[in-house]
Amino acid sequence: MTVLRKNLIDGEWLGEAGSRNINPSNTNDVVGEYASAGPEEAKQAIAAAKAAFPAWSRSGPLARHAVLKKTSDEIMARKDEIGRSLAREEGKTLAEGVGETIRAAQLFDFFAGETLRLSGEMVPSVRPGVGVEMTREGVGVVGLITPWNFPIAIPAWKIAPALAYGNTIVFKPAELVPESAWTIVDILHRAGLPKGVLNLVMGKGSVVGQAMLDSPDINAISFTGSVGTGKRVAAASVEHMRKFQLEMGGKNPLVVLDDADLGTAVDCAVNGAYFSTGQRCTASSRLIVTDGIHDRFVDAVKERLDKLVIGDALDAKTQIGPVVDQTQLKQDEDYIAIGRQEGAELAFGGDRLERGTPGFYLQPALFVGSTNAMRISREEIFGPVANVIRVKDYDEALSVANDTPFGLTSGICTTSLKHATHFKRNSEAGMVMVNLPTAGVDFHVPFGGRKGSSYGPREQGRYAMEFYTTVKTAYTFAG
Ligand SMILES: NC(=O)C1=CN([C@@H]2O[C@H](COP(=O)(O)OP(=O)(O)OC[C@H]3O[C@@H](n4cnc5c(N)ncnc54)[C@H](OP(=O)(O)O)[C@@H]3O)[C@@H](O)[C@H]2O)C=CC1
Ligand SMILES: O=C(O)CCC(=O)C(=O)O
Repeated sequence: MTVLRKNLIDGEWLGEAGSRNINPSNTNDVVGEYASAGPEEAKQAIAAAKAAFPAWSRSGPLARHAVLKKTSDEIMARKDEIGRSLAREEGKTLAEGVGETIRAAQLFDFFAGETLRLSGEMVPSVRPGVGVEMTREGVGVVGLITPWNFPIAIPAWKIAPALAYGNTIVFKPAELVPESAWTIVDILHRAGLPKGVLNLVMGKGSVVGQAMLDSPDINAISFTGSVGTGKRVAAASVEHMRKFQLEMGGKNPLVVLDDADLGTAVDCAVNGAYFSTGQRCTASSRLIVTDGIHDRFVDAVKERLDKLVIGDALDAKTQIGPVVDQTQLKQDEDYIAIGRQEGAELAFGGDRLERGTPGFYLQPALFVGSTNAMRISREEIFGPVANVIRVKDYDEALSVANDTPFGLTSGICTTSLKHATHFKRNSEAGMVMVNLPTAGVDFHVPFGGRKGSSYGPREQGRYAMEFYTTVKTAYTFAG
């Protein structure tokens, strides 16, 4: 029997059954039933967050620290159970689900610490006898709109700093993955958050998300998802003169040079392009490889792909789980067809796979003979699909790597200090990796990109303060 998970509005669990959550590894498995908020519930949640802001923004660091630390501790204590449920609803593997859950616990722990490190500055004014204080305050009601591909880590890296810096929240998770979102809110609620400080509105983006965008009472919106929706968030936010932060797509390059260690390069490519079923905005979807290592690299990647275990996310042996749903699967297959039509050669995979259960299984696909002008090189596919672009040398590799509308992550595999150093300086990406996969980042340092990938201040680490606070400059004449 499935339990109905409700929305949390002004400290009360409310709502009737509206949507069902389906396991992408086995579409006969219903993970749960969830309330679906509409515009009215969104309005109530925003009003509750607005009413709760004055008291929460003045609560001391200890009150905030207590809630965040308790939340971190409970998530960590329940990591296997929550990680399994995450794998069941999103389709990433058990190891990835548990790893992401641990990351969420670490994020809450980090921002619990931040509550005790809040600081300001005091300087003498240019006018004698006057003092100037610079402090940071919470922005107000923040709207958090999250995607399906990191069902617990992305909510955690938005909710934890929002609370730590004294904001109140209206949180809208992706409809595909409500269980992880509900779990994190339930833990925070029981950890002692005052009513109205955190409100959960599960429901359709086009309905409840749009109601958030249209509200004059949301002071800031942090969004992660597609470029199209990101642009809507931006336009609506400008209309309401509110702060906004966007984390969108990527078309991340992994450069492999002739002098790379082949094993390292293959590890980076396979992990970066295909783990989490390629459903990461940080995925290495363009593999830019110099002439001298190209054939050995392609053969070794194909060999590794052939050995990968693709199957039910809840089977501990699985290394690549299913695609998240039918819509994403169709997008992946459409791009595989587009790549072939464009003249790239499908060197491995790309077929639907049958497993013991009805699920969205797709064999990882590797294209060779592609150019950077092809659509498969320019548009985010968001699945287990990557293409190799052959180049003659480092200079051409760098130029191809930077020739993209996106700029989230980039990577280089090389044993040359000169090339690694030059690439770190000249790559037009927000995050650059040397001899590491482009995906899989630390929780305590800034996350974000350039160009069409991101907009606004960075997320995570101490840099998160920039978005979730506003600066006040106060002058005092003491006589
Ligand atoms: N950068 C990243 O990390 C991600 C990138 N993507 C990219 O986006 C593509 C499509 O994925 P998709 O899930 O449709 O992405 P969306 O941008 O539609 O979804 C992201 C979030 O925005 C919400 N949303 C949708 N429409 C609106 C709206 N009008 N107003 C406010 N909020 C809204 C969604 O709600 P709901 O889903 O509940 O309707 C979800 O919570 C993927 O194939 C991939 O290329 C997707 C996810 C993450
Ligand atoms: O690669 C990571 O660790 C994070 C990726 C991410 O945030 C995303 O895909 O949305």
